[in-house]
Amino acid sequence: MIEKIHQTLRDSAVARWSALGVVAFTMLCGYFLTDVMAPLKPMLEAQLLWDSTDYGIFTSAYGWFNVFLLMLIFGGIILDKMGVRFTGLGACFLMVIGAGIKYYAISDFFPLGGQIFGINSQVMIAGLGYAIFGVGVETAGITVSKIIVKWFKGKEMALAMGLEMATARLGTSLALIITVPLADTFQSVSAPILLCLIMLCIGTIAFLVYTVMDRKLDKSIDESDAEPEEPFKVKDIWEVMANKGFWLVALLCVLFYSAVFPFLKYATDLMVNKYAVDPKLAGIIPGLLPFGTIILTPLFGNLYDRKGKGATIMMIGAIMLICVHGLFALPLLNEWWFATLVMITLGVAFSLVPSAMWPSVPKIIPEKQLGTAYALIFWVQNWGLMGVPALIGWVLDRYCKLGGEGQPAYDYTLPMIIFTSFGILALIVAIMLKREDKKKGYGLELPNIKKN
Ligand SMILES: C[C@H](NC(=O)[C@@H](N)CCCCN)C(=O)O
Repeated sequence: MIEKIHQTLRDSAVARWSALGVVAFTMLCGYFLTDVMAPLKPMLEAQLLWDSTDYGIFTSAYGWFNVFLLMLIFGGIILDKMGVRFTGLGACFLMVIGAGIKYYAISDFFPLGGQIFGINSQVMIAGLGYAIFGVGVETAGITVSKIIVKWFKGKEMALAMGLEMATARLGTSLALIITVPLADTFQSVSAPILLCLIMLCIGTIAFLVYTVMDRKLDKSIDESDAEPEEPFKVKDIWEVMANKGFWLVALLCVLFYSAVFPFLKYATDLMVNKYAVDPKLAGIIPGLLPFGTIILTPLFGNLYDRKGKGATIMMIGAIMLICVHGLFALPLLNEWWFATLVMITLGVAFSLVPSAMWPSVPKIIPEKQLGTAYALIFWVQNWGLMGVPALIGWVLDRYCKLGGEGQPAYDYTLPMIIFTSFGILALIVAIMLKREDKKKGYGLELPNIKKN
């Protein structure tokens, strides 16, 4: 008897990689705007008279609505209930609206001199735009994760997630590299934000193209023998939250990312204060980090797809994180080349953990609850992304000021011990996750590609 094999669009390699390319481009545009203001800090201070507190308020705005108004969690529920097309497009519109408000606030059209709640009104309006954008880009992130699972489950899922993260980090690198030259060329601090706004509009058009592909995929699934997916119910949220494996991933995520993204916000200052690097060149060393991850994340994703060992990869990443921050904390080899080597090692750790962590979630959580699960993980992570930079800033001011004439301004030992502690806790959670995997049989140590 000849068995009839019903294929869906996801079985076409061209179709699934094209779909990935389109949504990854949308994320690149999102990450570009996320980090575009970081290199502009000195210009904001010189031209718009912001101070560091203004910059801090603006930067923390990214998490305001996600964390306090639970917008990320609502985004996840909407994703599971309404699907990727509706949620993804909604997220793109939020990114465009947020970027538009932010551009208006920074542009010459904005009337200077006002105050809202005692804070510079320009900072508050730019922050409002960034907060709306933050909801959009984080919701887009969970939507794209679900899209990748939809197209790549049982295939090259970790490689696809790795390539998507690599493309998105290209947006971060772009922000770090071209922002200042662009602002200089146009003699305007708002010029790079206008470019981001234009790119986000193109990213939204790209996502519109994706919705056509997604419709075709759904049609091909309907025509195949594939079992229909059960609809999402609100009680699914409690099911996700009752899963110990889910909490271990969420904890690992917040601990690991708290030791990387917030560290990057202080890494340039660390280079100046501990390694005596020229302030004009100090950004180059941390700038190496996203570049390294662009190559390594897909490479490790491919390894996980073919050989498995997801839980082990996360443990190795956590061990490397401890070594890196430990080396930055120790009074040892205060030379730029040593700092560069250690930063490159951090790049390897920052490729290992995400390449295994995100593709492990669908092994723990059923597909119909994935949007909610990713949203809850991002929500837990956003607390760290918001709180840790503030904690480190406070520790620096309170305990680490050196302040003598001609001396470095801060001793970074204590902040680096804090970052090392996050690494130690991340390792403990990674070990617990490996144990839980053995007990529950999630398959974290197994390859993602199923052999036919
Ligand atoms: C996939 C993952 N994304 C996130 O963790 C986002 N919640 C935060 C993105 C922050 C962008 N500067 C990742 O990028 O590894």
